[in-house]
Amino acid sequence: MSIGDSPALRIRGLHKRFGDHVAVSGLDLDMPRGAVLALLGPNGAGKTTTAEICEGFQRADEGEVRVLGLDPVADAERLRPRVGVMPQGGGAYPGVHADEMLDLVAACAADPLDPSWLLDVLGLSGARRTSYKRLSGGQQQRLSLACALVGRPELVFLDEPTAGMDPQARRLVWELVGALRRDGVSVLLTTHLMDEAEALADRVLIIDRGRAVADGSAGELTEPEDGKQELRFRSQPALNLELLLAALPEECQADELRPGDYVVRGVVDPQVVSTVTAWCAQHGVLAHELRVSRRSLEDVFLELTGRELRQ
Ligand SMILES: Nc1ncnc2c1ncn2[C@@H]1O[C@H](COP(=O)(O)OP(=O)(O)OP(=O)(O)O)[C@@H](O)[C@H]1O
Repeated sequence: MSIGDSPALRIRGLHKRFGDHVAVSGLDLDMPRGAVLALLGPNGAGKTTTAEICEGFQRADEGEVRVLGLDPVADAERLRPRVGVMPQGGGAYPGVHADEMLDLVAACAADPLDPSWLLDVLGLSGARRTSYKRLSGGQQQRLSLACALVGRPELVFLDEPTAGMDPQARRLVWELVGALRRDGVSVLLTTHLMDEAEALADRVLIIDRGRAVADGSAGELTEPEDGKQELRFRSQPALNLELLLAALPEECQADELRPGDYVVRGVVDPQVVSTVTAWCAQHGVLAHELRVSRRSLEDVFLELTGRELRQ
């Protein structure tokens, strides 16, 4: 395979330790050209470490990493003009003005986008003469995204790109990622937002404790197992679910996920729906937002990575 045909990313058996702490443990990852891949995982799962190894900012202890067919450390010079990076939390010299920073990055690219057009697209025209430290958190994020995109990269790393952004800015970033995909740019996105992964990514890789625990499209990952679906509804908190369970087929489960938020899991056929609504009527319970659906990506994520808080 020539370098031109090579995938955006190919990782085999990646290991990375910090002292005694294992951050990445035997990770494999394949990302074709033009794909948007979301890396999901709890805090400390190894997402940023993996991305930084691909970006050439950290060295792997073991394993093979190929970025656009090249080695991110040995071929760093060749990769730099082809790859855009939006790091977690951004970062810049505090006194630099927004336009100076973007101009500086643009000057390093062979065929940059017009920086003032990009500032405009990202809603930063009014802040072009504002120093980095005086930009709001969301504006700093947008400037960081502009810096990642100004060189017309073939592959972009976006580490929690919408963290701390207001809904308008988040929507703008989503639209931009959609535009990148339409232009055939490959995007590796790390995020904690399930709706972001579902909306943007062709593929989702869930990692936990440095290992891949699931890989597929959001649709594949949330596919009901053995025809099992969920019936969800909202009502007053603390319904007596023992009574509801007694009316349902034995293999069904019923849980209160959050106060007043109920789920019945199992083979949810028309009979089960009718039993639940009849039970509600009998007990004077008004069920709101009753719907039969597949598991959400968040459910799959919590099933795979557990519900306990990570240290
Ligand atoms: N430079 C470092 N020195 C020591 N430990 C580190 C370093 N960088 C990361 N780690 C540790 O490696 C593990 C993986 O960190 P990483 O930042 O890759 O996780 P993450 O999945 O990106 O987490 P988050 O969602 O919180 O950003 C964590 O336990 C972290 O504390």
